Amino acid sequence: MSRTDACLIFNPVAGQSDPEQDLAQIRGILEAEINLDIRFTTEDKGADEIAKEAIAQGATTIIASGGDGTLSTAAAALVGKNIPLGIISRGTANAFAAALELPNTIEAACQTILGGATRVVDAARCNNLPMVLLAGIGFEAETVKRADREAKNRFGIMAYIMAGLQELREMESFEAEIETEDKIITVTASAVTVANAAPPTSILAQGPAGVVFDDGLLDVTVIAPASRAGAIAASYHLLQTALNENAAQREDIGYLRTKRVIVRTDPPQKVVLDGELIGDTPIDVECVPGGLTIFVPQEAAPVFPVEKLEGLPGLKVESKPTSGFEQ
Ligand SMILES: Nc1ncnc2c1ncn2[C@@H]1O[C@H](COP(=O)(O)OP(=O)(O)OP(=O)(O)O)[C@@H](O)[C@H]1O
Repeated sequence: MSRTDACLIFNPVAGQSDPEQDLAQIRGILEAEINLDIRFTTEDKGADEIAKEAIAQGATTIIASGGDGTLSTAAAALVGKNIPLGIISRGTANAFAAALELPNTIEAACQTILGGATRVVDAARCNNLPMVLLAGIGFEAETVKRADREAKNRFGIMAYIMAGLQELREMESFEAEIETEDKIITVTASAVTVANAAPPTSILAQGPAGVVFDDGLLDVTVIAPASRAGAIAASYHLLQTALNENAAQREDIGYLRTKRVIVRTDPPQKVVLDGELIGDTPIDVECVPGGLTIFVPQEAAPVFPVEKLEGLPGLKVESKPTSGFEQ
Protein backbone atom coordinates (compact mmCIF):
# COMPACT_ATOMS: atom_id res chain seq x y z
CA MET A 1 0.00 0.00 0.00
CA SER A 2 1.32 3.48 -0.86
CA ARG A 3 1.93 5.91 1.99
CA THR A 4 -0.23 9.02 2.26
CA ASP A 5 0.26 12.37 3.99
CA ALA A 6 -1.97 13.95 6.60
CA CYS A 7 -1.85 16.85 9.01
CA LEU A 8 -2.56 15.72 12.59
CA ILE A 9 -3.93 18.53 14.77
CA PHE A 10 -3.40 17.51 18.39
CA ASN A 11 -4.70 19.25 21.51
CA PRO A 12 -2.11 18.47 24.21
CA VAL A 13 -4.43 19.44 27.09
CA ALA A 14 -7.72 17.78 26.09
CA GLY A 15 -9.52 15.33 28.35
CA GLN A 16 -8.07 13.59 31.36
CA SER A 17 -5.64 11.08 29.82
CA ASP A 18 -1.85 11.37 29.37
CA PRO A 19 -1.29 13.33 26.12
CA GLU A 20 2.22 11.96 25.52
CA GLN A 21 0.98 8.42 25.78
CA ASP A 22 -2.01 9.23 23.55
CA LEU A 23 0.20 10.79 20.89
CA ALA A 24 2.62 7.85 21.00
CA GLN A 25 -0.30 5.47 20.52
CA ILE A 26 -1.69 7.46 17.59
CA ARG A 27 1.73 7.64 15.93
CA GLY A 28 2.34 3.95 16.59
CA ILE A 29 -0.79 3.03 14.63
CA LEU A 30 -1.03 5.70 11.93
CA GLU A 31 2.62 6.14 11.01
CA ALA A 32 2.74 2.60 9.66
CA GLU A 33 0.87 3.95 6.62
CA ILE A 34 0.60 7.74 6.89
CA ASN A 35 3.27 10.47 6.98
CA LEU A 36 2.02 12.71 9.79
CA ASP A 37 2.64 16.44 9.92
CA ILE A 38 1.88 16.93 13.63
CA ARG A 39 0.74 20.39 14.79
CA PHE A 40 -0.29 21.23 18.37
CA THR A 41 -3.11 23.54 19.32
CA THR A 42 -2.26 26.25 21.83
CA GLU A 43 -4.40 28.41 24.05
CA ASP A 44 -4.33 31.09 21.34
CA LYS A 45 -4.19 29.00 18.18
CA GLY A 46 -7.22 26.77 17.66
CA ALA A 47 -7.74 23.78 15.40
CA ASP A 48 -9.59 25.89 12.80
CA GLU A 49 -6.66 28.23 12.28
CA ILE A 50 -4.21 25.32 12.08
CA ALA A 51 -6.44 23.41 9.64
CA LYS A 52 -6.76 26.46 7.37
CA GLU A 53 -2.98 26.98 7.41
CA ALA A 54 -2.31 23.32 6.64
CA ILE A 55 -4.79 23.36 3.74
CA ALA A 56 -3.22 26.55 2.36
CA GLN A 57 0.12 24.71 2.49
CA GLY A 58 -1.32 21.80 0.48
CA ALA A 59 -2.64 19.32 3.08
CA THR A 60 -5.16 16.91 1.54
CA THR A 61 -6.23 15.09 4.72
CA ILE A 62 -6.77 16.54 8.19
CA ILE A 63 -6.88 14.44 11.35
CA ALA A 64 -8.00 16.14 14.55
CA SER A 65 -7.44 14.79 18.05
CA GLY A 66 -8.83 16.42 21.16
CA GLY A 67 -12.11 17.17 22.88
CA ASP A 68 -15.31 18.42 21.28
CA GLY A 69 -13.94 21.96 21.03
CA THR A 70 -10.93 20.87 18.99
CA LEU A 71 -12.91 18.48 16.78
CA SER A 72 -15.77 20.80 15.96
CA THR A 73 -13.53 23.78 15.22
CA ALA A 74 -11.35 21.62 12.94
CA ALA A 75 -14.52 20.37 11.21
CA ALA A 76 -15.85 23.92 10.88
CA ALA A 77 -12.71 24.90 8.97
CA LEU A 78 -13.36 22.08 6.50
CA VAL A 79 -17.04 22.80 5.74
CA GLY A 80 -17.48 22.92 1.97
CA LYS A 81 -13.79 22.12 1.31
CA ASN A 82 -14.04 18.47 0.26
CA ILE A 83 -11.03 17.52 2.41
CA PRO A 84 -11.59 14.40 4.53
CA LEU A 85 -11.41 14.69 8.32
CA GLY A 86 -10.19 11.92 10.62
CA ILE A 87 -11.53 12.18 14.16
CA ILE A 88 -9.71 10.90 17.26
CA SER A 89 -11.68 11.83 20.39
CA ARG A 90 -9.81 12.45 23.63
CA GLY A 91 -12.27 14.70 25.49
CA THR A 92 -14.78 14.32 28.29
CA ALA A 93 -18.15 13.98 26.59
CA ASN A 94 -16.99 13.14 23.07
CA ALA A 95 -20.36 14.30 21.77
CA PHE A 96 -18.90 15.01 18.36
CA ALA A 97 -17.86 11.39 17.72
CA ALA A 98 -21.07 10.05 19.30
CA ALA A 99 -23.21 12.32 17.12
CA LEU A 100 -21.52 11.12 13.96
CA GLU A 101 -21.55 7.50 15.13
CA LEU A 102 -17.76 7.27 15.24
CA PRO A 103 -15.65 5.09 17.54
CA ASN A 104 -14.67 6.40 20.94
CA THR A 105 -11.27 4.80 21.53
CA ILE A 106 -7.95 5.92 20.07
CA GLU A 107 -7.26 2.46 18.68
CA ALA A 108 -10.62 2.16 16.87
CA ALA A 109 -10.51 5.76 15.65
CA CYS A 110 -7.05 5.24 14.13
CA GLN A 111 -8.13 1.98 12.51
CA THR A 112 -11.13 3.83 11.02
CA ILE A 113 -8.77 6.36 9.45
CA LEU A 114 -6.45 3.64 8.15
CA GLY A 115 -9.52 1.83 6.73
CA GLY A 116 -9.89 4.81 4.41
CA ALA A 117 -13.70 4.69 4.06
CA THR A 118 -15.21 8.17 3.96
CA ARG A 119 -18.78 9.44 4.18
CA VAL A 120 -20.21 12.78 3.19
CA VAL A 121 -22.36 14.29 5.96
CA ASP A 122 -24.26 17.54 6.32
CA ALA A 123 -22.91 20.63 7.98
CA ALA A 124 -24.76 23.89 8.60
CA ARG A 125 -24.30 27.61 9.01
CA CYS A 126 -25.76 29.48 11.97
CA ASN A 127 -25.72 33.27 11.65
CA ASN A 128 -22.99 32.69 9.06
CA LEU A 129 -20.77 30.68 11.42
CA PRO A 130 -20.03 27.04 10.57
CA MET A 131 -22.05 24.53 12.59
CA VAL A 132 -21.57 20.78 12.73
CA LEU A 133 -23.60 19.69 15.77
CA LEU A 134 -26.26 22.05 17.07
CA ALA A 135 -27.41 25.49 18.09
CA GLY A 136 -29.18 25.60 21.46
CA ILE A 137 -31.50 28.31 22.73
CA GLY A 138 -32.71 28.29 26.33
CA PHE A 139 -31.59 25.35 28.46
CA GLU A 140 -28.89 24.14 26.11
CA ALA A 141 -27.10 27.47 26.34
CA GLU A 142 -27.25 27.51 30.11
CA THR A 143 -26.13 23.89 30.31
CA VAL A 144 -22.85 24.61 28.55
CA LYS A 145 -22.14 27.46 30.92
CA ARG A 146 -22.74 25.23 33.90
CA ALA A 147 -20.71 22.21 32.79
CA ASP A 148 -17.44 23.89 33.66
CA ARG A 149 -13.96 22.42 33.55
CA GLU A 150 -13.92 21.45 37.21
CA ALA A 151 -17.24 19.63 36.96
CA LYS A 152 -16.16 17.91 33.73
CA ASN A 153 -12.98 16.65 35.41
CA ARG A 154 -14.91 15.34 38.40
CA PHE A 155 -17.97 13.91 36.78
CA GLY A 156 -17.14 13.47 33.10
CA ILE A 157 -20.18 13.14 30.89
CA MET A 158 -22.52 13.28 33.91
CA ALA A 159 -21.51 16.94 34.27
CA TYR A 160 -23.52 17.77 31.18
CA ILE A 161 -26.51 15.69 32.17
CA MET A 162 -26.52 17.07 35.71
CA ALA A 163 -26.18 20.60 34.40
CA GLY A 164 -29.09 19.93 32.04
CA LEU A 165 -31.30 18.64 34.82
CA GLN A 166 -30.42 21.60 37.00
CA GLU A 167 -31.44 23.94 34.19
CA LEU A 168 -34.73 22.18 33.71
CA ARG A 169 -35.53 22.76 37.36
CA GLU A 170 -34.88 26.47 36.92
CA MET A 171 -36.57 26.78 33.58
CA GLU A 172 -37.97 30.02 32.30
CA SER A 173 -40.13 30.12 29.23
CA PHE A 174 -40.03 32.57 26.33
CA GLU A 175 -42.09 33.30 23.25
CA ALA A 176 -40.53 31.77 20.14
CA GLU A 177 -41.28 32.37 16.49
CA ILE A 178 -39.93 29.56 14.35
CA GLU A 179 -39.93 30.31 10.63
CA THR A 180 -39.29 27.53 8.12
CA GLU A 181 -39.50 27.45 4.33
CA ASP A 182 -43.27 26.99 4.43
CA LYS A 183 -44.58 28.02 7.86
CA ILE A 184 -44.28 30.31 10.83
CA ILE A 185 -44.78 28.64 14.19
CA THR A 186 -45.30 30.70 17.33
CA VAL A 187 -45.05 28.91 20.62
CA THR A 188 -44.21 29.37 24.28
CA ALA A 189 -41.06 27.33 24.86
CA SER A 190 -38.30 26.75 27.39
CA ALA A 191 -35.76 25.43 24.89
CA VAL A 192 -35.42 25.36 21.13
CA THR A 193 -32.60 23.27 19.69
CA VAL A 194 -31.61 23.24 16.03
CA ALA A 195 -29.45 20.20 15.35
CA ASN A 196 -27.53 18.97 12.35
CA ALA A 197 -26.07 16.09 14.34
CA ALA A 198 -26.45 15.33 18.05
CA PRO A 199 -25.53 12.46 20.37
CA PRO A 200 -28.21 10.95 22.67
CA THR A 201 -26.70 12.88 25.61
CA SER A 202 -27.72 16.20 24.01
CA ILE A 203 -31.16 15.48 25.36
CA LEU A 204 -32.69 18.79 24.33
CA ALA A 205 -32.11 17.92 20.65
CA GLN A 206 -33.84 14.58 20.93
CA GLY A 207 -37.45 15.27 19.84
CA PRO A 208 -37.12 13.16 16.70
CA ALA A 209 -36.03 9.54 16.84
CA GLY A 210 -32.38 10.05 16.01
CA VAL A 211 -30.93 13.24 14.60
CA VAL A 212 -30.21 12.43 10.97
CA PHE A 213 -27.00 14.01 9.74
CA ASP A 214 -27.05 13.26 6.05
CA ASP A 215 -30.63 14.06 4.96
CA GLY A 216 -30.03 17.68 3.94
CA LEU A 217 -32.30 18.80 6.80
CA LEU A 218 -31.97 20.28 10.28
CA ASP A 219 -33.81 18.72 13.24
CA VAL A 220 -35.60 21.31 15.38
CA THR A 221 -36.79 20.29 18.87
CA VAL A 222 -39.10 22.52 20.95
CA ILE A 223 -39.48 21.82 24.66
CA ALA A 224 -42.30 23.58 26.47
CA PRO A 225 -42.96 22.07 29.89
CA ALA A 226 -45.78 23.68 31.89
CA SER A 227 -44.11 23.18 35.28
CA ARG A 228 -40.81 22.24 36.84
CA ALA A 229 -42.01 18.73 37.50
CA GLY A 230 -43.03 18.55 33.85
CA ALA A 231 -39.57 19.77 32.85
CA ILE A 232 -37.86 17.00 34.77
CA ALA A 233 -40.26 14.39 33.40
CA ALA A 234 -39.67 15.73 29.88
CA SER A 235 -35.90 15.50 30.28
CA TYR A 236 -36.03 11.89 31.48
CA HIS A 237 -38.41 11.07 28.65
CA LEU A 238 -35.98 12.61 26.14
CA LEU A 239 -33.00 10.78 27.58
CA GLN A 240 -34.87 7.48 27.46
CA THR A 241 -36.31 7.92 23.99
CA ALA A 242 -32.91 9.07 22.71
CA LEU A 243 -31.15 6.01 24.09
CA ASN A 244 -33.86 3.75 22.61
CA GLU A 245 -33.92 5.68 19.31
CA ASN A 246 -37.65 6.50 19.65
CA ALA A 247 -39.33 9.82 18.89
CA ALA A 248 -40.57 11.92 21.84
CA GLN A 249 -44.27 11.40 22.60
CA ARG A 250 -45.09 13.97 25.27
CA GLU A 251 -47.40 16.89 24.47
CA ASP A 252 -44.82 19.38 25.73
CA ILE A 253 -42.20 18.26 23.22
CA GLY A 254 -42.42 19.05 19.51
CA TYR A 255 -40.10 18.58 16.56
CA LEU A 256 -39.82 19.19 12.88
CA ARG A 257 -37.32 18.90 10.06
CA THR A 258 -36.41 21.74 7.72
CA LYS A 259 -33.61 22.89 5.45
CA ARG A 260 -33.47 26.38 6.92
CA VAL A 261 -34.95 27.90 10.05
CA ILE A 262 -35.05 31.35 11.63
CA VAL A 263 -35.78 31.46 15.36
CA ARG A 264 -36.71 34.73 17.02
CA THR A 265 -37.51 34.93 20.73
CA ASP A 266 -39.02 37.37 23.17
CA PRO A 267 -37.15 38.09 25.35
CA PRO A 268 -33.82 37.44 23.56
CA GLN A 269 -32.13 34.20 24.64
CA LYS A 270 -28.50 33.09 24.77
CA VAL A 271 -27.34 30.89 21.92
CA VAL A 272 -24.76 28.11 22.12
CA LEU A 273 -23.26 26.94 18.85
CA ASP A 274 -21.35 23.62 18.91
CA GLY A 275 -20.55 24.11 22.58
CA GLU A 276 -19.61 27.81 22.52
CA LEU A 277 -21.76 30.76 23.55
CA ILE A 278 -22.03 32.97 20.46
CA GLY A 279 -24.51 35.66 21.54
CA ASP A 280 -28.27 36.10 21.61
CA THR A 281 -31.24 35.23 19.41
CA PRO A 282 -32.37 35.60 16.64
CA ILE A 283 -30.63 32.78 14.78
CA ASP A 284 -30.78 31.87 11.13
CA VAL A 285 -29.59 28.32 10.52
CA GLU A 286 -29.26 26.67 7.13
CA CYS A 287 -28.19 23.13 6.36
CA VAL A 288 -25.17 22.73 4.07
CA PRO A 289 -25.96 19.31 2.58
CA GLY A 290 -22.85 17.22 2.14
CA GLY A 291 -20.69 19.97 3.63
CA LEU A 292 -18.27 17.68 5.42
CA THR A 293 -16.37 14.51 4.53
CA ILE A 294 -15.32 12.27 7.42
CA PHE A 295 -13.56 8.94 7.82
CA VAL A 296 -16.08 6.34 9.01
CA PRO A 297 -16.34 2.69 9.88
CA GLN A 298 -18.60 1.05 7.33
CA GLU A 299 -22.11 0.89 8.79
CA ALA A 300 -25.57 1.93 7.58
CA ALA A 301 -27.54 4.73 9.28
CA PRO A 302 -31.25 4.25 10.22
CA VAL A 303 -34.12 6.43 8.86
CA PHE A 304 -36.91 7.97 11.04
CA PRO A 305 -40.19 10.03 10.86
CA VAL A 306 -40.43 13.78 10.60
CA GLU A 307 -42.67 16.21 12.47
CA LYS A 308 -44.85 16.54 15.59
CA LEU A 309 -46.07 19.90 16.95
CA GLU A 310 -49.59 19.29 18.29
CA GLY A 311 -50.10 19.75 22.03
CA LEU A 312 -47.42 22.46 22.51
CA PRO A 313 -48.74 25.40 24.61
CA GLY A 314 -49.72 28.58 22.77
CA LEU A 315 -49.18 26.84 19.45
CA LYS A 316 -50.13 28.62 16.23
CA VAL A 317 -49.06 27.37 12.82
CA GLU A 318 -49.63 29.61 9.80
CA SER A 319 -49.03 28.50 6.24
CA LYS A 320 -46.97 31.00 4.27
CA PRO A 321 -48.59 32.17 1.00
CA THR A 322 -45.43 31.33 -0.91
CA SER A 323 -42.65 28.98 0.00
CA GLY A 324 -39.24 30.45 0.94
CA PHE A 325 -37.66 33.28 2.91
CA GLU A 326 -37.75 37.02 2.23
CA GLN A 327 -34.11 37.74 3.01
N1 LIG B 1 -1.74 23.86 24.18
C1 LIG B 1 -2.79 24.31 24.86
N2 LIG B 1 -2.66 24.84 26.10
C2 LIG B 1 -3.74 25.30 26.79
N3 LIG B 1 -5.01 25.26 26.32
C3 LIG B 1 -5.21 24.74 25.09
C4 LIG B 1 -4.12 24.24 24.31
N4 LIG B 1 -4.62 23.77 23.15
C5 LIG B 1 -5.97 23.98 23.19
N5 LIG B 1 -6.30 24.56 24.36
C6 LIG B 1 -7.67 24.90 24.78
O1 LIG B 1 -8.43 23.70 24.83
C7 LIG B 1 -9.79 24.00 24.62
C8 LIG B 1 -10.43 22.97 23.72
O2 LIG B 1 -10.41 21.78 24.42
P1 LIG B 1 -11.10 20.51 23.84
O3 LIG B 1 -12.54 20.75 23.62
O4 LIG B 1 -10.31 19.96 22.72
O5 LIG B 1 -10.88 19.51 25.05
P2 LIG B 1 -11.74 19.31 26.37
O6 LIG B 1 -12.20 20.64 26.88
O7 LIG B 1 -10.95 18.44 27.28
O8 LIG B 1 -12.91 18.49 25.77
P3 LIG B 1 -14.33 18.28 26.38
O9 LIG B 1 -15.04 19.59 26.16
O10 LIG B 1 -14.92 17.15 25.63
O11 LIG B 1 -14.05 17.99 27.80
C9 LIG B 1 -9.84 25.38 23.98
O12 LIG B 1 -10.43 26.25 24.92
C10 LIG B 1 -8.39 25.74 23.76
O13 LIG B 1 -8.15 27.11 23.98
